[in-house]
Amino acid sequence: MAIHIHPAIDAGVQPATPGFSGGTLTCRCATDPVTVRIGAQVAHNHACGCTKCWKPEGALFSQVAVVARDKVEVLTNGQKLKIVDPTTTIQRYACTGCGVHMYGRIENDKHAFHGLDFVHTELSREPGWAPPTFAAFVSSVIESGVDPAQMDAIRARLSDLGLPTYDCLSPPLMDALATQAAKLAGTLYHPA
Ligand SMILES: N[C@@H](CCC(=O)N[C@@H](CS)C(=O)NCC(=O)O)C(=O)O
Ligand SMILES: [Zn+2]
Ligand SMILES: [Zn+2]
Repeated sequence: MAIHIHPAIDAGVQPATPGFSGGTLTCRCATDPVTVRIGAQVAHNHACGCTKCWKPEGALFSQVAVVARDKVEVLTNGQKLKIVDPTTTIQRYACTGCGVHMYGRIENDKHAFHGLDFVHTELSREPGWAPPTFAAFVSSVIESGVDPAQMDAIRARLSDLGLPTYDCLSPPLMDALATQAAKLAGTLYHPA
């Protein structure tokens, strides 16, 4: 069985272009598309297997990265955007015409990732974006209906593509979440 991780990943990923400074995301509407300007290179690009992140048709994974929220600007047809689920930590703004998620935003200013928006760089035609470097929430694809017996093959394919697999986030991102939790709890390590 062919494993389709994601159309922008299946043939192998391209390195980032040094000095790349952003591009424009466009939704899939044939007329009056939503466009969003991203005014910087992205970070922590990855494949996400969770059920919440937007995936193109036929893809097992989403491809999602972060960028500072002040670098995200809706250019056209913002009236078509609607938050998919206002109760989730990441509020995902989807186009009501085509369903594509244009950006996700965290409004909780206590969250470790507050100030970062989540974006799908494949919605831009510009080459040069930082490529995905890991796969997150891999086990979660089972929640989208994937046969659990396929997981070894899916993890092997991700590894072949050079993407280490995690069932939550990557170690640096998990460390950032735990550091913020420790700060809020008053238990963050500090030298005596
Ligand atoms: N197993 C769950 C995991 C969902 C989840 O926790 N997704 C991560 C990665 S995007 C997250 O940070 N979610 C926060 C949110 O969706 O607001 C699912 O697949 O629905
Ligand atoms: Zn659209
Ligand atoms: Zn996700």
